[in-house]
Amino acid sequence: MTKPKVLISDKMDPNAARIFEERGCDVDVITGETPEQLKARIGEYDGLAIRSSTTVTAEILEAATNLKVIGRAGIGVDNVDIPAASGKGVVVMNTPFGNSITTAEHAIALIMAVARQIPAANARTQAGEWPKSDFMGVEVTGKTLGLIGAGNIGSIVASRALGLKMKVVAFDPFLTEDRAVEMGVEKADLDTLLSRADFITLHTPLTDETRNILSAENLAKTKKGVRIVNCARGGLIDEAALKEGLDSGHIAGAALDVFAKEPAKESPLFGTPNFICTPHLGASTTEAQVNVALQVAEQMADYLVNGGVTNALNMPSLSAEEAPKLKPYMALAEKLGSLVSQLAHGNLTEITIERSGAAAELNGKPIEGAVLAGFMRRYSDTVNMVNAPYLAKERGLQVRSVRFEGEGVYHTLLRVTVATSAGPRSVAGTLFGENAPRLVEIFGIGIEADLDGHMLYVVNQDAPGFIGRMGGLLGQHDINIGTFHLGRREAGGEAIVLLSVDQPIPAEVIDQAGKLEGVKLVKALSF
Ligand SMILES: NC(=O)c1ccc[n+]([C@@H]2O[C@H](COP(=O)([O-])OP(=O)(O)OC[C@H]3O[C@@H](n4cnc5c(N)ncnc54)[C@H](O)[C@@H]3O)[C@@H](O)[C@H]2O)c1
Ligand SMILES: O=C(O)CC[C@@H](O)C(=O)O
Repeated sequence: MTKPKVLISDKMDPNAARIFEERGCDVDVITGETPEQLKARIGEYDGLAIRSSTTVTAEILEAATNLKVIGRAGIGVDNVDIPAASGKGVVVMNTPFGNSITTAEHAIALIMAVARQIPAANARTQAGEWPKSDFMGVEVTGKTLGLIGAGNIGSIVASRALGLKMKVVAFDPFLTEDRAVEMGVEKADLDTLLSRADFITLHTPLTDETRNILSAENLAKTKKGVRIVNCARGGLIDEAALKEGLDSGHIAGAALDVFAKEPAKESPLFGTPNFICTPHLGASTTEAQVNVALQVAEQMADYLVNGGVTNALNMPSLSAEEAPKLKPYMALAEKLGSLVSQLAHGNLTEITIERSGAAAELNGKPIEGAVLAGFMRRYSDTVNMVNAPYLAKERGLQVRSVRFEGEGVYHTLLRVTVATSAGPRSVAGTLFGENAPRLVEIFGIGIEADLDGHMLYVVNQDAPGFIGRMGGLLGQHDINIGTFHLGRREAGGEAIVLLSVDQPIPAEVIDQAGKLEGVKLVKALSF
């Protein structure tokens, strides 16, 4: 049997290559190539092991004719086009915990560095200036740390900050009161955090909701003299607004490990007094790099040699017998979880997964994992069907699984309900034929649709002329409608529309759609 061939395309601890070889793979380590070089080479390989320097685009995946698995030695997978990888049947794995402590420690180091201006003081002292009177710092003891994102890294930062005698106020939509008490932090909404924090540290993935979470508007809500640290992802802070805040003196200091555009070889922030930066070093310790290298090589080799799946972001872990039966249910479950999470608002702390008819006979665990993965994917890069139930439990999300043996209108049905402050919200779906996932209900209104790609959800008053107005608006913007589905409670009452389009809908078109006559709500969805 020919050995699987793996390419390590980013600098990685040598333990990775050793493990690949020991587990029966051939391995090449070729780093620093251009995308064109990688594209020319990738066709030879079954596995690609990366850190953050390699970007795996749809174009590279197109050329990856033998590729079976991409392994990210680290957490963030924003440098991998996961939908394109899934489309090509390539499993994408990461190592969700191997560098969490290291990154949390870097955030703490930057908090201390920015409190005492250590880099500037060091540079000027070594230049022979002895500038003692220019560097008056602040203590962190007794100060309030605003934690945006209280997942793996955020919770470690919180524990270290508490050890430094800081008070910690946390904002995270998945943080429950119980988990906050367990962590020793105070749960807050974003505005409260912004108005109270002396230091703010970010620990969320970069998503549509977190992009520019520290926008000019939100930075203006911070306390004068705030100090800001970002060791998560560039793009969470508006860098131009940060620069203005530092220049005006409203922001007393900032430290970035990550930039919107990397490598950041130039930035208006460079040279700004009280600005510190590091070149995406959050995960760069010997310990973390050994952890993630060993883990990624073990996981990838296990998949390539034995077919075992661990920490995959786009594939469930399943036994060989169950897999074919469960596959269409998993797809339906993930889409329903994603839909309800995109549509329901507020602090979502309880989710119920019902299986009726044929679905009640199946193993509920993978279906539950798939619903939870779809539900939480919007909030975390690291969630997958394997770790979603664990993460849900850790974060205090109440998960109920219910089975009804009898058949209703449909021979098989999954229903996902979340508790919100406005009451329960549920969506349901079935399989058409043996394996075509199909939505059949949103919030009590019957509607049949495929949940796929880019979609628009509209709530409107059922009245003549609406379809023409909506079609006209999208047509004016050259947006092609693929499918159009309607549902309503009763004639002339509240109606919903789900339509699929061929490309993402720009924000201004969503705004204009929201102003059309009869429209109550418009939301862009993606699957
Ligand atoms: N600088 C580095 O080298 C480095 C190293 C490791 C990880 N990271 C990055 O750090 C980030 C956090 O990693 P993690 O392992 O803690 O991830 P995680 O998934 O465990 O935690 C992320 C948390 O962010 C929360 N969140 C999501 N959307 C939010 C929102 N709109 N507002 C507030 N909170 C929100 C989630 O609920 C979750 O609790 C990731 O972006 C990761 O890529 C950077
Ligand atoms: O590999 C690195 O150095 C950075 C990793 C980090 O950004 C991550 O998301 O794990």
